[in-house]
Amino acid sequence: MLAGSGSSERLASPPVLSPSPSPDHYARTVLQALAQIETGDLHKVVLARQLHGRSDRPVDPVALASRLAQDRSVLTYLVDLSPISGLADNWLVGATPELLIARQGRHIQSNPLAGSAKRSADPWRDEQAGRALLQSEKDIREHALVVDYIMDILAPHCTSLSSKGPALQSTASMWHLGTRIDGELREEGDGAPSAAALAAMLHPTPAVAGVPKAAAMATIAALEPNSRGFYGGAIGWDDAAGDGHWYVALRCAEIRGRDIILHAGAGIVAGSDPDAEVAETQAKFQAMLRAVQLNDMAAQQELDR
Ligand SMILES: C=C(O[C@@H]1C=C(C(=O)O)C=C[C@H]1O)C(=O)O
Repeated sequence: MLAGSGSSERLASPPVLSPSPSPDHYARTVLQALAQIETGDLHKVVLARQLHGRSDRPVDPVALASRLAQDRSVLTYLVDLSPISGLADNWLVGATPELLIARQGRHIQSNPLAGSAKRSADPWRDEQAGRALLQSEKDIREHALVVDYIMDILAPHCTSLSSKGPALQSTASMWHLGTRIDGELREEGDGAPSAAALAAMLHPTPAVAGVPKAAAMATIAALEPNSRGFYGGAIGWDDAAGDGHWYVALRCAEIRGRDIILHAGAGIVAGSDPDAEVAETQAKFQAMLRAVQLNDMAAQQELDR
């Protein structure tokens, strides 16, 4: 049975939850990125921010993962980071909607997402939000940069490669534009790149970095005040034959005992609006906030800016 709304992960009262950078600071970095995009050196960059929370007792990673896994449209992951960091009670937990690459024999598949809208509990508003996203020129352009990047990298390894999209895809809390990419690898068996090798070729895609990649990475290093840790990385598995599934490590949090760090980012392209990007990151936090039962506090803090 899945964990209910038990109190073991509830944060201390009064809540301690601080955004880093603040929404205002983040909006200013979006403006800086837009200024760089205007020069023509950069077409897209994904800027991320964090929420730092502290509980009055250790956060239970298994209960948190169980709650996240109630959304069947995402892949929930839980990794014990203690052997890597040497810290006790150090976990990565997340629920990603984005397939980076899957390989089964010669067949490969990818499902990039980019372009986002918050879902609504009101069915009419929810449908309107999805429809508006599907028609948004800015989001379609932002999305195409990711698809083109992935197709360009995979094409030399394939005899056939096709894409279908963008179409609406959803999680419990977000709408996204998604494209389904299917291909047949040129080589078979030992000569073919494994799923992990394909993931390494693709990572980081413009869903988490940008275009051109080097300029985007430099902008991220200059404008993001925090290390991303495992956020934006790749998470998955390969079998002995090199078949496997790799996902983009999104919608995640790092637990360090009583402390939890939530991550979310948004793609910035010409035409992006700083306040809308703040709202988008806030919407992307919601699934994790709900799972740690932090949403009301976070919403209040973000609205108080
Ligand atoms: C960067 C994130 O998500 C990625 C960015 C998106 C966007 O900018 O619209 C949409 C889905 C993901 O590819 C995140 O969840 O932190």
